[in-house]
Amino acid sequence: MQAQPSPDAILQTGLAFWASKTLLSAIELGVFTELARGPQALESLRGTLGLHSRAARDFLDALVALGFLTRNDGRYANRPDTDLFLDRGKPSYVGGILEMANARLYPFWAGLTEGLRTGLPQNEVAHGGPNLFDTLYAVPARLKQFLAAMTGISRGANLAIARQFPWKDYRSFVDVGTAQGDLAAQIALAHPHLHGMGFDLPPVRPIFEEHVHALGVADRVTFAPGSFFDQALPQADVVLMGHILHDWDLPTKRMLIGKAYDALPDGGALVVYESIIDDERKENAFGLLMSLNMLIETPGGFDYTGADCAGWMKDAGFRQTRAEHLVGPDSMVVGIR
Ligand SMILES: C[S@@+](CC[C@H](N)C(=O)[O-])C[C@H]1O[C@@H](n2cnc3c(N)ncnc32)[C@H](O)[C@@H]1O
Repeated sequence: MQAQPSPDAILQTGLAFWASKTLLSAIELGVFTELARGPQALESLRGTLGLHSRAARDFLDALVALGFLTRNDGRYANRPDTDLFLDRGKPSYVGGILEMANARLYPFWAGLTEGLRTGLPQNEVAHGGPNLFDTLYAVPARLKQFLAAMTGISRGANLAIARQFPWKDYRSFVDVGTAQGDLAAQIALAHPHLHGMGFDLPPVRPIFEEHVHALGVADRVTFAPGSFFDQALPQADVVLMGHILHDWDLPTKRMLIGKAYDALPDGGALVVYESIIDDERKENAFGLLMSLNMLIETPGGFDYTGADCAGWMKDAGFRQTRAEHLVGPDSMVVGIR
């Protein structure tokens, strides 16, 4: 028998921004960082966070009901996952992407309907300003926030690539558009025989170097400054591109895959990863929504399927390709030259 139609899913998704913004504001206010110091009663927590008395109890109890805090004997505490991943004082903090979502994406997504009608970005560059990266990089705090956000969104996939890819067959790698260098650092941590480079725009250098130093791999992971529009990519056995191709239009995607091909020896590998859409374009909702996020953020960027990417790689001369799931919505497409 067919299930009766129900409005539940419609209403849940339609109002999902209530829960989303509640979590984002909690991160902005430092709720989880404060509670990482120990459980607190309502009045004390309200005072530390600077909340109005009208809203504090509902806000904190909503976080309990949403599963991000506990409350026992009137004292609020982090859950194990929020304590590990949302305390700014811990190296495992992944809130960077959510800080950026709160500060930028949340307001910009209000322009989605306009973007769908016009095909134009809805962020800082909405009306013909410089590209996303020039805009982000003009303000040092914004640059750092963005690069930390990348580590937040990429850490799970970075660990999976370090684990899953046959690194024993290779000696060197370059991570193109490396941001803080987390992928390069995780690969180097897991495979002491490898040397790697992080290639990115020059302003990224100090933030990259701080990160790889903190992770203890600065002796084997170095920074290569440059722009992939102006120069060839550094030569290496493996070229990695995480969340790079989706930023750009198709001719630029093909240009980047071509430059990766030129940087590799015969038998070398290009590893492209992001929230690759399933070939049927029916299942990976996150990948499809990410593509809409590229509409909001860029003039020509879009996400794509594994089959799309394999086709571009073949056109560039790669002789073999394969797609492999990593974690959650993320997959990698590997091309062998
Ligand atoms: C969306 S982030 C991806 C970061 C990281 N690979 C990850 O997956 O977490 C895109 C990266 O590309 C870099 N980038 C943008 N334009 C570039 C250019 N012309 N040359 C080199 N890197 C560039 C940015 O600085 C940024 O670090």
